[in-house]
Amino acid sequence: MIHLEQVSKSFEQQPILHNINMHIAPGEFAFLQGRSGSGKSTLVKLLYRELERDTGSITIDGVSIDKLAKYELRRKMGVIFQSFELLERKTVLENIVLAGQILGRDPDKMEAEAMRLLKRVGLEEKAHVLPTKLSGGQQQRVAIVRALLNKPKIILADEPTGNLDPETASEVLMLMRELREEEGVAMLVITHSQHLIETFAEKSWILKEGGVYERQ
Ligand SMILES: Nc1ncnc2c1ncn2[C@@H]1O[C@H](COP(=O)(O)OP(=O)(O)OP(=O)(O)O)[C@@H](O)[C@H]1O
Repeated sequence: MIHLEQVSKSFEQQPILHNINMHIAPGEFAFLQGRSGSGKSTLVKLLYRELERDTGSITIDGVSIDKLAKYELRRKMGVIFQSFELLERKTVLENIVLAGQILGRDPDKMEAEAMRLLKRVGLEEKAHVLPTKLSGGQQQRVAIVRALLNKPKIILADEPTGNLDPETASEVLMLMRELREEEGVAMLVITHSQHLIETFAEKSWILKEGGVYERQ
């Protein structure tokens, strides 16, 4: 489904990623590990074109991501961040629905879909609450729902459990694993946690000195 071939990226002549090859299959639960500064976030940003690569190709279902308008790409890829990135002055439901509004979807349908997903993650009763009133684990569940709203092919999760205690981190990943099956979505999770990789990964890579190595 997602193919990276010979992808490279430098910042100010400093190579960060060098000839990266990766493949993520539909519905796969894949992990990426690497030391701080190894280029994990950079790689994720290349996938959703927050940054442009220098060389190489990235395709989704055989189509180069360069051929897709940004809104089309955002429909295919949901993103989750360590810091949740929820708007503080919008309610939980508004935060979620906004993700679809930006892509021009029907507000009523989106609201129904958002409520279905909120119910699924156990937060139906928090729909009209501000995110600042929620715990970190709850906020991340809201961010997961927001990422799922547009029925993406893949969710890119950049340290989704970085701000959570180990138990909550495991719960969030368990939920993500269940949702990828129910919703038919692949996930690429960045984490520093060896424990989480050993527990959850179906496929994992380590990023080191600009290269990516698949763990067997
Ligand atoms: N926009 C940018 N301009 C210049 N250098 C950058 C830029 N973004 C990242 N870098 C550099 O690229 C390297 C990789 O950064 P990146 O954020 O991808 O690492 P990371 O593996 O995600 O790190 P962490 O685990 O700390 O989040 C770092 O040395 C960083 O300083």
